[in-house]
Amino acid sequence: MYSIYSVAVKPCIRVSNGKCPSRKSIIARAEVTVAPQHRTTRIFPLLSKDGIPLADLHVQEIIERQSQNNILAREDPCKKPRFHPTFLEESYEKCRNICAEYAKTFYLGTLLTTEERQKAIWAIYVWCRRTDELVDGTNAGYLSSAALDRWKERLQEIFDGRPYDILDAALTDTVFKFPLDIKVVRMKSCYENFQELYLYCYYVAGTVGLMSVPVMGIAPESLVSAQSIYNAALYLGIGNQLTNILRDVGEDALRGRVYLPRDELGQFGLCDKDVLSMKVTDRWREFMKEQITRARFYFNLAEEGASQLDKASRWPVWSSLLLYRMILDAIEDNDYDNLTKRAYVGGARNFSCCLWHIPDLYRVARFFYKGQ
Ligand SMILES: CC(C)=CCC/C(C)=C/CC/C(C)=C/CC/C(C)=C/COP(=O)(O)OP(=O)(O)O
Repeated sequence: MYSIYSVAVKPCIRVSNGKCPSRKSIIARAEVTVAPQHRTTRIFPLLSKDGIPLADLHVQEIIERQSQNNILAREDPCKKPRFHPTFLEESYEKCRNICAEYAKTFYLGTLLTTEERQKAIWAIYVWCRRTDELVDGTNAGYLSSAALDRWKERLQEIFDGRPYDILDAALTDTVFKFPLDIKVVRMKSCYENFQELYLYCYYVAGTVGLMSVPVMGIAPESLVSAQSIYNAALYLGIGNQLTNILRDVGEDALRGRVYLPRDELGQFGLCDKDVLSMKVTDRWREFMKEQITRARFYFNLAEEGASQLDKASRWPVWSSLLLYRMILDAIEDNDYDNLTKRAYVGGARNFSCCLWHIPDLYRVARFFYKGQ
């Protein structure tokens, strides 16, 4: 019923000579086209590289289509918004606190990147979270179209260098530093199938991934296409959101919310009511196993792109991947009892989960010691 947001990102596209075109020439809007329904009896019709719905997002097409967009105004130093440094510092500090409070795992990853990047990512996250809260939070049912219009106006004001409040100030500063463009869209939020759920994940988390790429930066020596790197960032967002959904099933059920694909629940003889009743059954376990497999699938895809990021941005991303994978392990470890308690319990369990991720740990450690 509600809406989330979508982003337009102006990526550094790698062209055939391996060089990035100038910032001026490229802007991409990450819009979504929903693919026609696949008729199939398989549990995960989309669980293959060729079948993933992202193929329908045509990221490259989007990048190219929007490449003509003109954001020169933002590159004009005269138009750069001026803030009192203390005010801006306070604004970013507030964004940091919100990110640390509401996106704990994500926040840990941001701590490992450079100061300028982490601030930008916090500002982006906060705006996304506020939009999400507005359109999908507890009071979303009362959201009038006038209020949504006002929110859109405020977004425009951010891009015009006139932030409405202190939190908007950080994003205003960020969009003048990094090639980002963002828009608010409305979409429904009941998930009959994975495609609908994917779309939701795309809006709430995939977009954060897409927006993060220009901030994280692509390695100058990278030879792979910009599209594949953007895709990887998108997959990290999708995997993260799927993981959060699986981790928080019980919490969401207490709020009367089910973020699981109904048709897949049905294939295991389950329905929303079973989820809301919060009973861990064999059917539930089998259902969860499949869902976890799918989240891991997205993380594996994301990992391929992480190595193509700017050196300084790789290990925060690898570390985040490690943390997200540990959450999935913890759900398994808890015998899929995420219906009655939070599976991710921290402490010793997490440490033991770490041991299953030696390759990730090795990469992070190697980067830490050798810078590569
Ligand atoms: C892989 C490549 C090429 C780039 C990575 C680019 C980045 C930084 C992508 C981040 C994508 C991502 C993980 C988005 C999710 C943001 C989000 C909605 C986080 C929610 O926060 P959590 O920290 O998971 O929440 P909890 O506090 O509930 O754990």
